[in-house]
Amino acid sequence: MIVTIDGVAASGKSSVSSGVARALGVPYVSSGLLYRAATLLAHEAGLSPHDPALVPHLEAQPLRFEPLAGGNRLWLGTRELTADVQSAAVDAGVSAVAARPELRAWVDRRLRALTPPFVAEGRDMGTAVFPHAQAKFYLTASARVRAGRRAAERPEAVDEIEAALILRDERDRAQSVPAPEAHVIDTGPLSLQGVIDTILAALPQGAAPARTS
Ligand SMILES: Nc1ncnc2c1ncn2[C@@H]1O[C@H](COP(=O)(O)OP(=O)(O)OP(=O)(O)O)[C@@H](O)[C@H]1O
Ligand SMILES: Nc1ccn([C@H]2C[C@H](O)[C@@H](COP(=O)(O)O)O2)c(=O)n1
Repeated sequence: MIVTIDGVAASGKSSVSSGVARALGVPYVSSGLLYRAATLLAHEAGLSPHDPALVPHLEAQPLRFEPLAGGNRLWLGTRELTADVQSAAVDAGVSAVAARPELRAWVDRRLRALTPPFVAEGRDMGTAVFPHAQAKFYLTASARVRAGRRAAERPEAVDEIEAALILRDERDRAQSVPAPEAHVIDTGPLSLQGVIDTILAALPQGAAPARTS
């Protein structure tokens, strides 16, 4: 079974996917983390997103991706990259990397090599990468709501975060389209657990965990 959870930046994809994956007892897979890793490694190697040497460079790196239900982790050999790829600098550069078809193909190859069951989150999991997924969801919320949530975990001011989110939404628009059959959820009025419960309740029979009450 594959469940896809796509959505706009900071709409809650990772937190919600982790909660759904834990309830189902399966891993979740953050595709954004791979685009972030590519961005950080390109920057550290002094390669632009357009450089034809970038994909061969990435292929040569000892990059290891741990898609755990509790949270995805990323390693370069023994160096953990998980926190490094969540910086404002990576946020600012990642859309240019994600716009490159050869980089998208590099990420998609790594994702399709994973063995189901899992919950996959990102922008195009339900459309391009796993079009045959059994259940598809798409998360939204206003930029202000998303910025407010992010401000609780980052040092930047809420206005600055909101402006950066609006810019990233615009740059990611091409690949951030809900699948026609996706359940679209406005997370604005919902708690994190409320979103998780909405998704669990909408899963096809057999995929959802047994209800106790
Ligand atoms: N429904 C919700 N109610 C309140 N807070 C939420 C909700 N959903 C997510 N959050 C909080 O919003 C923040 C952003 O969530 P998260 O990192 O899961 O989003 P994301 O879509 O994966 O982000 P990104 O696109 O940057 O990877 C986190 O602090 C998370 O706890
Ligand atoms: N399937 C995906 C996942 C991510 N991206 C791009 C767009 C985002 O700006 C960036 C980081 O993702 P996030 O951590 O915010 O989920 O990666 C994409 O194009 N396709």
